[in-house]
Amino acid sequence: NGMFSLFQRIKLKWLQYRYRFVPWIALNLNQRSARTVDQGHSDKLIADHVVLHSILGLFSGFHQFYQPEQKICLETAYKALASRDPAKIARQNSQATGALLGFTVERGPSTLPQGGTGVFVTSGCVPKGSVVAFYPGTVYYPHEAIFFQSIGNSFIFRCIDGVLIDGNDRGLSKMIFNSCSQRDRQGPFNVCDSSWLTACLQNPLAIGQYVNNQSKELPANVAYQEFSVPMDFPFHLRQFLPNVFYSPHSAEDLTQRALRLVVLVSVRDIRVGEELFSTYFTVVR
Ligand SMILES: C[S@@+](CC[C@H](N)C(=O)[O-])C[C@H]1O[C@@H](n2cnc3c(N)ncnc32)[C@H](O)[C@@H]1O
Repeated sequence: NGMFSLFQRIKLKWLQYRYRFVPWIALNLNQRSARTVDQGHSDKLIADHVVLHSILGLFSGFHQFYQPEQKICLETAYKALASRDPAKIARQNSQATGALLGFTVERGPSTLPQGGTGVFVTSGCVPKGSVVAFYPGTVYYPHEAIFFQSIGNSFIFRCIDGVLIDGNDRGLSKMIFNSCSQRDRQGPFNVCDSSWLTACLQNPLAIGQYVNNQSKELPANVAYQEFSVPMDFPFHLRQFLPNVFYSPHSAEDLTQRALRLVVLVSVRDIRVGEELFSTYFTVVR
């Protein structure tokens, strides 16, 4: 019947849909110049091992301010968790980022009219091919229900294989991230970072969801790169990963499902004061 074929047509359109953000955002933006990527070519600007090396270096830098909690007794770990000062951690980790990477990024009013909040290089210089930011959020498989979270939500990022990441730091999306993060916590040890939902960021690079789309005058200086967290990623550094699975995992999943990360990588050197722009419309050929 008519209803069924309409549904089939919508489904087909959705399966063919190749842009980075979900369609209702595409409708909002006037300039939709796309970046094209060849199929099979996984859209990588830098090699996976370079991303991993960069993340490990950064997170180890954050971690030097803590005790290696997994080696201390549970009681001490719970006490440490209860007495954490989020504002102090945010300050220290921001300094650590500057010292380790040679630059810092922060949010601020976009240089674009009606651009809302954007992301800027606030100190140092970003060399081409660096991990500049993370796209935080809840990770949904293509078959999982995201309808209510997606209403009026301009922060849903679409991976090449249809996995969605909800990077909205408000409302229902925020509640869902927090509850998934609590669900996955291993006693006193967090296995992801939910501080991007607050004013005190533990991982100061977890603001990639605020990067605006490029325009003719201001072409993209960063691009999204998808990354799978290896199974042997150090447990004590997982507390800085700003992503969590929406669905709970079974025991065997823990060893089979690699957490999806999306990082933003600089496509050229970026100087202090510049705003970051990406391409919302990456098309996979
Ligand atoms: C992922 S959010 C980016 C953060 C957003 N600027 C904010 O303040 O919440 C996507 C939304 O940002 C706005 N945006 C992004 N790029 C833009 C551009 N080039 N011009 C105007 N608005 C833009 C649009 O409203 C879009 O729906």
